[in-house]
Amino acid sequence: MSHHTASQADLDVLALLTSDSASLGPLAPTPGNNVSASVPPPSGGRKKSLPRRDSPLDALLISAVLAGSGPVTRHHFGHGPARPGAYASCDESRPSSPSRQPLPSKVVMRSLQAPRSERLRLQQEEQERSAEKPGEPSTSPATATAIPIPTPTHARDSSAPLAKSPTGTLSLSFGSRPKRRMSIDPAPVSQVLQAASPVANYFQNTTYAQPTALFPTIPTSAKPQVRCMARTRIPTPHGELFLHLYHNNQDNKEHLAVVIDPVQLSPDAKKAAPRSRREIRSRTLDEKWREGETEMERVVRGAYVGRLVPGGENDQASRAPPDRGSIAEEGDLMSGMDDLDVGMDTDDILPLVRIHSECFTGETIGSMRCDCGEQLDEALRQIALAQPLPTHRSAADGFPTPASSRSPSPAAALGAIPHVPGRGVVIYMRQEGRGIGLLEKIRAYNLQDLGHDTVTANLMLGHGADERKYGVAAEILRDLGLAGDGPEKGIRLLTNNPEKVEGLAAEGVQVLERVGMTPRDWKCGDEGEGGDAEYEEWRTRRAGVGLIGAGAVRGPELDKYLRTKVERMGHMIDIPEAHRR
Ligand SMILES: Nc1nc2c(ncn2[C@@H]2O[C@H](COP(=O)(O)OP(=O)(O)OP(=O)(O)O)[C@@H](O)[C@H]2O)c(=O)[nH]1
Repeated sequence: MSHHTASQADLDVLALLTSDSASLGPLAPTPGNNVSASVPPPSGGRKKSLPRRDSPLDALLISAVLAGSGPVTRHHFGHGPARPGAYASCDESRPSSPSRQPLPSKVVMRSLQAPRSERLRLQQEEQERSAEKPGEPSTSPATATAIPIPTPTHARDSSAPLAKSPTGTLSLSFGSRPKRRMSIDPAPVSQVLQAASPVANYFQNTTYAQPTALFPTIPTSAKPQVRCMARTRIPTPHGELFLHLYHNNQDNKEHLAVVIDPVQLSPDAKKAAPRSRREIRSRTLDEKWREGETEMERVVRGAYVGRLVPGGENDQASRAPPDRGSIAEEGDLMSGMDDLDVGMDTDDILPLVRIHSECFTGETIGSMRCDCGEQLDEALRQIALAQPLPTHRSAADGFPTPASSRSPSPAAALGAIPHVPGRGVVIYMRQEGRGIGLLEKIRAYNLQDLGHDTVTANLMLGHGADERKYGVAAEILRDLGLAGDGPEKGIRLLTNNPEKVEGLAAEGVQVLERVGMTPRDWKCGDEGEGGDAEYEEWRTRRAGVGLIGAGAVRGPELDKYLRTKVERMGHMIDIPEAHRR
């Protein structure tokens, strides 16, 4: 049996571990300093007390040190076995931090793409396949492979069932990775929409350019054709309007028509309007799209009559409008208000039309390089304004005076000129930068910053001063019954641009009157109509604001929209008491 001789330090530690003394003074040596010597017995009868943790030497701490935990301190006790430099990485100021791994001398990049030869082979196969199916829209192999567009799983497989939650709502997930789940009403909306959109069949004799094809080959020589894909009611500061979205066979853009026609929405407006007034409706939207189409399909695309009532049966909505063709049928479009004694027995005003070209800078970010935002706002305002029934129309700008305007109306003859609800349309053409596109317009602005004017800048970039065409706009007007070649006589055109008048006339639209647009700032100037309260109001607005109506957006529909965001999408905003249900 080996015999170990304990040092004084060992004895001190032993005494520490077994002592119940609060203060640790030097221990009395035992005779012979022998480890087998009995440890001093606890002082009999004294109450045991734990050593103070703030004493100069802590028994627990020292025992831990001796147990091999290395550099353990009070604050790091229990962090596991200490490794050299375990905390060094916490100190970024230490360049010699041992945890820092030296960078590999050469960074190796690995491509996740297939080898080029493989990709070329796939492209070749793809081309051969599309050549075999001539009916399908062609996509450039370069674009098809270079810009992969992820497709939602439910779009790839429309029959894929939607996951149903225990609460009965449905959730859509995109891709294989489960993302944030959003619930929708448990109606087969995707099926309805799919059934309602067999877009490839719309344009006979031409290859229809699918909006999803990035750079399609478009037969621009074909006669322009349009189809209204959907329509919906939008409340705005200028009243409620109907937004129509159009597809066409000329370009890859979705052009819009903003229809202001209060008689479609309110019996009062209908009563105030002349009896001869026709609703402004899209023929291609209203016509039957396929055998056996359902009422729900028509409602979803907006081919209903009247006004949808949330949560309720709508008598008017369920009645599909008949095809256009005869005036008698046309009258049926108003049949939702048949029982009203409606309309004055007089001629109507001509619809006011603006052909407006897209301007992201002016309309969306309030650019003060142009007045496009203001013009859009002003156009909607003027169209929605109640109009005095015409007593006469001047032949301004050399346009013929319409027969209906030459003789005073009966009411005007009696001295009282009644006002009728305004009506008309803004055709919103996606012809940014007068047709050169936003990229080129941005470049043109830089040239303008060098001192060139807007026309020269266009020319310097190799464009025309104005590259817009009016064939599609004319077809949209025709579809809405406003080209003047049907029961409607023609339009008043809101523009200062003679090319627009000529462009539309060349497409067969009857422009019976031009209505000028004066920039508000010019009207508000010292020499302008300063006394006019309307212009005074605009003058006090902050310059450059391009928002329609240029004021606070409010109303019950906005409240509902915001509440839904909070209640169903988790938006972090408190609903004020007054705006709760
Ligand atoms: N290339 C170019 N386009 C611009 C510039 N400023 C505005 N635009 C574009 O011009 C178009 C505005 O046209 P419209 O609103 O139809 O008006 P207009 O042709 O001037 O004629 P009006 O009917 O009298 O207003 C929009 O597409 C704008 O994006 C510019 O400096 N350069």
